[in-house]
Amino acid sequence: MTGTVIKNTGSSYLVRTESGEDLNCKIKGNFRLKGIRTTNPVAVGDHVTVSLPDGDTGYITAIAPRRNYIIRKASNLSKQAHILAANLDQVCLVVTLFHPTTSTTFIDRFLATAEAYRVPAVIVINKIDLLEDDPDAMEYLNAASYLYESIGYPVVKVSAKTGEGLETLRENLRGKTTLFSGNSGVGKSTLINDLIPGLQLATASISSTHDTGMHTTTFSEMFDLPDMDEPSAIIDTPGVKGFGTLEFDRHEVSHFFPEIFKTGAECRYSDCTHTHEPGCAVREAVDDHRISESRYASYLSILEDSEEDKYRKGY
Ligand SMILES: Nc1nc2c(ncn2[C@@H]2O[C@H](COP(=O)(O)OP(=O)(O)OP(=O)(O)O)[C@@H](O)[C@H]2O)c(=O)[nH]1
Ligand SMILES: [Zn+2]
Repeated sequence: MTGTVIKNTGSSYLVRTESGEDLNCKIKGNFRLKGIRTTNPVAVGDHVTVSLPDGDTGYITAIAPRRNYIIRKASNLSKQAHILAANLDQVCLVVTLFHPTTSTTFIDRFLATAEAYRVPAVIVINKIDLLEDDPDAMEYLNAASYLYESIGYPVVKVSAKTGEGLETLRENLRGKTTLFSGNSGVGKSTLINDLIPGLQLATASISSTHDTGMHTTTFSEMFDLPDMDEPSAIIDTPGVKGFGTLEFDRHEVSHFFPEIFKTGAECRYSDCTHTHEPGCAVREAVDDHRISESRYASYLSILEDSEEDKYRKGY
């Protein structure tokens, strides 16, 4: 039989079969990705074939080719990677403008990484209830949404606390499998609990009143969204802030900033890095406010990292 991996606990996998049954499974065979050493050969979102020889534990015997997958380095020092999820329709970055402030550099790095993986990204701005009485904050909120929407990223403004915007968010999730990501404290767990009543993921407000040493798992898990007219699911990645840093090739960085890439076609030199070259259409667009200064700053910071990588590697 076939099914979808909905949870990965390290030693075993939970597979939801086509008949809707959840089966605990182990792996049979070698499914390592070629060229990358991964800690988990099978990932949440994988479509798998399962055999059930003794009626209790299932064995994953085959994985269908992945449409896409997102990996994260297991640690900075190790060469091992962890597959966070496979077969995604989109990724959703939950951010807050205040309490805490998600930096534009973080947002732009996340978006660039999503571009590199060719997975569409949606930005969810949470905690808008905190901004309502503050005109300056509202202005900043509107400017931020306008900026990212004009580049082509959908922006959904929500309050997990009051429920404002949740219907619009559900619309954006309909019929899709969406990976949720976000810095600690932005309200990702609260939001997921709102979307899936009864789930009760641990949130900061719960864990602080209970056992503070509570262990939060770092494994991804897929949940079906209830009351949707098409199958829709989200993948929670606890403890995962971004996707980790991809090692961008410096010539490729601009490919992952859609507006910079587009404008870069008009630069005098085809290999323009948009840093110092004469006749650079990108720098001109930044000066004219057609490209945002914060986006350009994020581009430069990723470019700088890729130069450092180059230096470290010694070529
Ligand atoms: N005012 C307000 N507070 C919120 C909102 N959403 C979440 N919070 C609060 O923000 C805090 C963090 O929420 P969590 O859901 O635990 O945040 P998280 O992103 O899951 O953080 P981690 O569990 O650390 O990954 C909690 O105290 C929530 O009650 C919101 O829309 N408005
Ligand atoms: Zn240029």
